[in-house]
Amino acid sequence: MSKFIVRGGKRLTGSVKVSGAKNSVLPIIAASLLAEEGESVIVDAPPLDDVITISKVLESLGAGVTYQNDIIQVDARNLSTSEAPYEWVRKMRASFLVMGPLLSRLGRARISLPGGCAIGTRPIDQHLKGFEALGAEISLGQGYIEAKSTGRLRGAKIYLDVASVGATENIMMAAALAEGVTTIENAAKEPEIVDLANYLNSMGAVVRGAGTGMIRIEGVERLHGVRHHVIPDRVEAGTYMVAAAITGGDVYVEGAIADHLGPVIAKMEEMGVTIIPGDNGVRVISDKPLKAVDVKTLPYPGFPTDMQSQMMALLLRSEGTSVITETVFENRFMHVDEFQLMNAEIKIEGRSAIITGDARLVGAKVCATDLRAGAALILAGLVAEGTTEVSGTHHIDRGYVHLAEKLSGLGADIWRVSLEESPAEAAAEEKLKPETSKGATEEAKPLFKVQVQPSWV
Ligand SMILES: CC(=O)N[C@H]1[C@@H](OP(=O)(O)OP(=O)(O)OC[C@H]2O[C@@H](n3ccc(=O)[nH]c3=O)[C@H](O)[C@@H]2O)O[C@H](CO)[C@@H](O)[C@@H]1O
Ligand SMILES: C=C(OP(=O)(O)O)C(=O)O
Repeated sequence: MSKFIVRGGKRLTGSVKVSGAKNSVLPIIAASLLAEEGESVIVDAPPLDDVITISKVLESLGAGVTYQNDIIQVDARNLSTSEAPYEWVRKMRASFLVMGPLLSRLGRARISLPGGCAIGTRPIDQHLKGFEALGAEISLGQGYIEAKSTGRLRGAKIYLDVASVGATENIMMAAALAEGVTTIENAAKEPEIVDLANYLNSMGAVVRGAGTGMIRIEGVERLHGVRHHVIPDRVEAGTYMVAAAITGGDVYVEGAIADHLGPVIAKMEEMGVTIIPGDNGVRVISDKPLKAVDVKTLPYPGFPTDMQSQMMALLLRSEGTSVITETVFENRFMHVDEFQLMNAEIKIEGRSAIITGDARLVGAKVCATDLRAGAALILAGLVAEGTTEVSGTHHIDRGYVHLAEKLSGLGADIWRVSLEESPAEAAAEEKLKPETSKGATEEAKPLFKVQVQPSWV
């Protein structure tokens, strides 16, 4: 069990480097299953627990996976099974992204129902609707979803009822080896979709229109391994931008792509923060009192739900009352209770949170209820009086590389502690943790060839 300890009151300055995008690297690793020839080399793969989890899913399917120095190599030439086990898939929703590639390549897939952060019900009906349209037969039972096709999948016209990121990605991957043309209407437009399309295209696929609401995929017969650089993580970048703004700091967020952060930049500018996009990053200067603003989360290019809780931390320090409306996930305000432990005044009305600004935040013992909630509590801790202890670090490890080190590099007073714990505490924590961050004995099993960096475990 570990905790982040933050002592508030430090102004952040300097430069911080953004890692590769979690939400790009996960579908890209899954797409590597489509390569029947050659090896896939994925560069700037961030050393995150989620990356380990999806890599283990691939290993369980018979692919060879190695990880070293932010480079993942996948050899998927010989797959041994089309069944992805509960053991790994339950830990992370994105594991379900192996279904499209497996179905397309092997004509069948059996995947455990996915887990993930408890931010909403997160159905997968749109993924399944897409696979069915491509000719797959879907059945459900004993916690597994099975998809089968007789012969190759066949291209189809698919309209998504919601512009789901995961469904768009899964269908794109399934359609890459289908016979004929597939169109996805009301497709998600996130930069990570474009990154996946670029990856598929360099593997030999023909995907057009990614980044727009209409994606066209012309199926090909075979795909091959390639070398690909993952795009920088816009949510990690946005988190450091908020860290700069909340502490009245001056920080260069190296690698941040301003174009991917449009709504975050617009809202921060409205609040009075100066943002200067540079050649390879974004400078954030916060030297004025912050103004209250209203924020509504939406699919890209709207304000990202993955930045909602971090934005709430910032709005707690603004002058006036702000309203955040969460439209993407129905249960993504769990951080509110934790902020309240830090003396925040926030009221929930339906899908909106009403935030009273100018909060005198005080350090407290709080718990990360999901990945971004954890980041937001650390941000609040940066400006709280006294010491904040953030537990639930396994959530944070899913999406942030060396968070304490990066923030302390900017001057923050933050560190991570491993705690001595009673057997009861250890057992409780063990239940909450994903398998990937459980004890060293598990990691030491020769099940998996991924090299784990010491600071990661
Ligand atoms: C690994 C990854 O990339 N995760 C991101 C991805 O998650 P993920 O791909 O799971 O999110 P989706 O875009 O699919 O979900 C958006 C909304 O659509 C709903 N939905 C989704 C699929 C479906 O079949 N039916 C359905 O109703 C969901 O419940 C949710 O309300 O996009 C989310 C929305 O930007 C982000 O918060 C996650 O960080
Ligand atoms: C919700 C998130 O991720 P996932 O879809 O992997 O749970 C996130 O990155 O904030």
